[in-house]
Amino acid sequence: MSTLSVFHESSPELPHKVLTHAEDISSTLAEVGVRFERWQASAPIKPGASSEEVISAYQSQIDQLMSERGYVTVDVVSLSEDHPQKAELRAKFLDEHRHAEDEVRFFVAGRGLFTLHIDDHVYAVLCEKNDLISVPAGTRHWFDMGERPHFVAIRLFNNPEGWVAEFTGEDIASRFPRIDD
Ligand SMILES: CSCCC(=O)/C(O)=C/O
Ligand SMILES: [Fe+2]
Ligand code: NI
Repeated sequence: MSTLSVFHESSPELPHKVLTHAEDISSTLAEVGVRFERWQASAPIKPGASSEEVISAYQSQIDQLMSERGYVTVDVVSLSEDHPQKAELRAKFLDEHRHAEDEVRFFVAGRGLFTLHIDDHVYAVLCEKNDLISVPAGTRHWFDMGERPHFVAIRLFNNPEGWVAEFTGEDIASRFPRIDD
């Protein structure tokens, strides 16, 4: 179940709001400029599927997003728990960072935990299959796929180079809950 937990940045042990209805998650995140929508990920894709397979199965949704917002690059992160580099891949996203462009992710299988640091609040968004999230450029955030990753996310970029991150050097991510696996 997709879940949003909202914390004060100084209270990682206790969220002051926990939401599980998609409409509530969307409206709460919209207040801070984050887009969260339920789309239909109806093609049967399994974590570990190739990028080509995923892109071809979801070409119409990708085209829609690209034409709507002018994204120029698409790629796929598709990981299952038997991936030999799962620990390194998990570590890559675990520290607080930001991007110079929106972070647009469409989950077509499995789940992952995005945590957003906006002003003095922290928004932990457990994204699942069917969820589309777009985090505005410049937002501090991190992502946890867990010790046993199991997800497929389509990523869209304005930047022809694809994924580029600037790490903040802060250790806030280590104080907040990771994905429960
Ligand atoms: C869910 S896709 C992999 C994570 C990612 O691209 C990112 O930027 C996390 O912050
Ligand atoms: Fe990111
Ligand atoms: Ni608050």
